[in-house]
Amino acid sequence: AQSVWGYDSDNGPERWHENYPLAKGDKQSPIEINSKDVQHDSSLPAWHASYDPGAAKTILNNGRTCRVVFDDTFDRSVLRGGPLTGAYRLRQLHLHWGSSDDHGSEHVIDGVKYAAELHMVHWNPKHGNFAGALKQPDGVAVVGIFLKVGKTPKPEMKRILEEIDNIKTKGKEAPFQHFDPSILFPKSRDYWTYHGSFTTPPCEECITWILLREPIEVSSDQMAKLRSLSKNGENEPVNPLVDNWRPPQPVKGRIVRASFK
Ligand SMILES: COc1ccc([C@H]2OC(=S)NC2=O)c(OC)c1
Ligand SMILES: [Zn+2]
Repeated sequence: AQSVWGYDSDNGPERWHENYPLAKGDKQSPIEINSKDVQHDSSLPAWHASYDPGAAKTILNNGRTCRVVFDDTFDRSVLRGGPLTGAYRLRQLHLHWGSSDDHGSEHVIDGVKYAAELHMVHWNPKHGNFAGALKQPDGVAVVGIFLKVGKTPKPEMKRILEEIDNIKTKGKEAPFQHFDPSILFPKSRDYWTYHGSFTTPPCEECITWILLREPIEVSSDQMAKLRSLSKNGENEPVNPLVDNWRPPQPVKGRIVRASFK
């Protein structure tokens, strides 16, 4: 059977296009952001998240990341403003991380790779459902938050990391309720925005990215906790879940705007 896509040499980002042709598109993510090429847009409004903690449902290890899913059956937890028109519903959040603290993020900022990158995935209900939104250029909005290893770790990450022990292997799921993901936001609302894609197959180019400039801090122990997740299922040989990041893709002339100078 064809090997399912992943992040290893035989099924990794360089080969995704063999089964997922969109992976070679002109609006792929992530990208490297060079401040010198960014256009400051003073007309860019602030973005606003209004999340209902009661919408959080479960946390899951799907063998590729650890993700928290939310009830998105109505406008319960929404993202508005910034480059967006209308309210986008929060569907899930997940992370990408490295095998060591010096890399792991998908977007790279002026050559800097962060230890991890957290994605909050929202979709535009004007397209009926998530599957319909994937086919539209304004279908999905992802808030990206960089995680940096530092001395004053953000206590709000603890809640997610405390659950790791219950979802060590692929397919493990645990209840994850009464959680407002906006506690993960850094102080500053400064952001870059550009049009791109999902960073995993099928790599649909339906995403308006809102990348926060200010990273949140985590401890090296917290990163080690994330790296203790396994790709394998229970009773299978241990295969650490690390380096689940796609490298930067060609910018192809796209404009990256900044909400800040
Ligand atoms: C809710 O559905 C999703 C969520 C995330 C992705 C990937 O794209 C980005 S961004 N991060 C990823 O891991 C996705 O890809 C098809 C589908
Ligand atoms: Zn992601």
